[in-house]
Amino acid sequence: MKEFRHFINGEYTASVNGKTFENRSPVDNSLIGMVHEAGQIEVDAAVKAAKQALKGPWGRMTAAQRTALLNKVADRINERFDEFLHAECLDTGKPHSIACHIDIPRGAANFKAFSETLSNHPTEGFRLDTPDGKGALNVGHRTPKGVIAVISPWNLPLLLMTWKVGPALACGNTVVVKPSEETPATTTLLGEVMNECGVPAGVFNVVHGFGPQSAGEFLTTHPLVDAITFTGETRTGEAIMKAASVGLRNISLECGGKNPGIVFADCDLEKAVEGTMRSAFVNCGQVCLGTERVYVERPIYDAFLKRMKEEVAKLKLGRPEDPEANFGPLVSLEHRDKVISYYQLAVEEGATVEIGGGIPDMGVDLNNGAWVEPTIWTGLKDDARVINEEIFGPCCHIRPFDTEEEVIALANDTHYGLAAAIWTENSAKAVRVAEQMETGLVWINSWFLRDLRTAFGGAKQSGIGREGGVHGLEFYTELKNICIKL
Ligand SMILES: NC(=O)C1=CN([C@@H]2O[C@H](COP(=O)(O)OP(=O)(O)OC[C@H]3O[C@@H](n4cnc5c(N)ncnc54)[C@H](O)[C@@H]3O)[C@@H](O)[C@H]2O)C=CC1
Ligand SMILES: O=C(O)/C=C/C=C(\O)C(=O)O
Repeated sequence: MKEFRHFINGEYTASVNGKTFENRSPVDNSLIGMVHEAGQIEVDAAVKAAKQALKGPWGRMTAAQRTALLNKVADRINERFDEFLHAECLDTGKPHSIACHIDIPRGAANFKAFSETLSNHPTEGFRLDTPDGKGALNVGHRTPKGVIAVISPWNLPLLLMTWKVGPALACGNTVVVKPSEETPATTTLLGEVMNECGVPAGVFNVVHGFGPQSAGEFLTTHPLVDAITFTGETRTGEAIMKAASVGLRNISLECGGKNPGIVFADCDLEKAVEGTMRSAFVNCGQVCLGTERVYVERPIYDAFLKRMKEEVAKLKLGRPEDPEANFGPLVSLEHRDKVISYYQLAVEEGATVEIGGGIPDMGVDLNNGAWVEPTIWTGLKDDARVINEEIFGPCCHIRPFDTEEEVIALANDTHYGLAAAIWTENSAKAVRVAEQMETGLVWINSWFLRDLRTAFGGAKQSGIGREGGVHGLEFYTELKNICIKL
């Protein structure tokens, strides 16, 4: 039986109280292994190890030495690619064909991108005139913030965890990671890589467990944690914000979305269909940037809907290792209950189910897994809950629109503000509409096309702060002004 232990101060450790919980496969509900659940004792040990490591060899390294070490970590993940791939797909059920293009390469790249960007970033400097005529120089000096708590979700486990750990370490911090209880495997495996690469003990720590009254809460309320970075649900973000208010700790929150896709009649129809298919259905719709509301200009509405239905019908559900499969199960039976409750609600709210809408028959071997059908609805009113609440499943609602003003108002009519996708061959219109989106991110004629040097984050209830490229500096470092009187 596989065991997932904490990784504290460079060593794998069990919980003192012996508490464990099950890790089950979403593919068929079989038992993958047992996960140790951290209590206050393990969280305290991990945070103290991280604090101590700031004063050890890690704290004395130059930026160039840290960069070299993090490059080694990236290379080692790539050398152990198949192990990471297998672990990620076992936990999430996602197809190898997707994880080998998105999750694992990005999981490694996150360790390279930031150390390069951050170490090449100039510091600010101002010359001040003084009455004696000699002047003064002001120089911005950045130091690591300290111990960073990383609370990561289950949808892109390695990618989203290293998206935070990469810049945190590049800036010289130490981390304690609490991966999602659903997906402990790749974060645990990363501990081995850290040791193999010679990352000093205590720099990277992992504690397993749940959120409230478990490892998540113990970590975010720990007084020695200097800052908290989180990706997940908006309500959890609020709880973490409350925890961080004690001691005025910094937070970076990347939360939910109810993202619009806007398809103008002058788009390249096939490009728009292909992009919207990916944005609604890749990773079984479990991407915070995913499109759950699609608005299509009336002249092409019927043609677009027809093409989307044809493409959904072609999606191939199957086990992760099936080379033909491009659609896996949801992450857990619990999450499937949530998604299915929205499938039922859509019907109650008056939707026309254009395709899907239920649980597929996957055969005796897989029917215990968390499978759902990819689903398209039409005909819902704009105030329907299905149109306004994040579902985080493989589904979208498609609605026609008539004018640019109308679609901008519809797209912005949400508490969320993470991402939008716009499809049109008229670039002036595309930019005009993009500038009016109340979101942190807009893609024009693309979706999830990522340049890691750019700002990433959400407006409104989709989050607080921006990470990515040099934007991470604001969160992961403390900026001190040094004034030198000449
Ligand atoms: N990337 C995203 O934007 C994600 C959004 N979600 C959304 O959230 C919904 C619920 O999924 P969950 O896994 O329950 O998300 P969640 O937001 O509850 O969990 C994310 C992480 O936060 C931790 N956590 C939960 N409560 C906490 C607390 N009080 N203090 C500290 N840590 C805490 C969890 O253990 C996990 O590691 C999904 O249905 C989906 O709508 C879920 C995962 C990722
Ligand atoms: O590319 C990224 O860094 C992130 C992508 C996806 C999410 O943040 C998410 O689904 O939460």
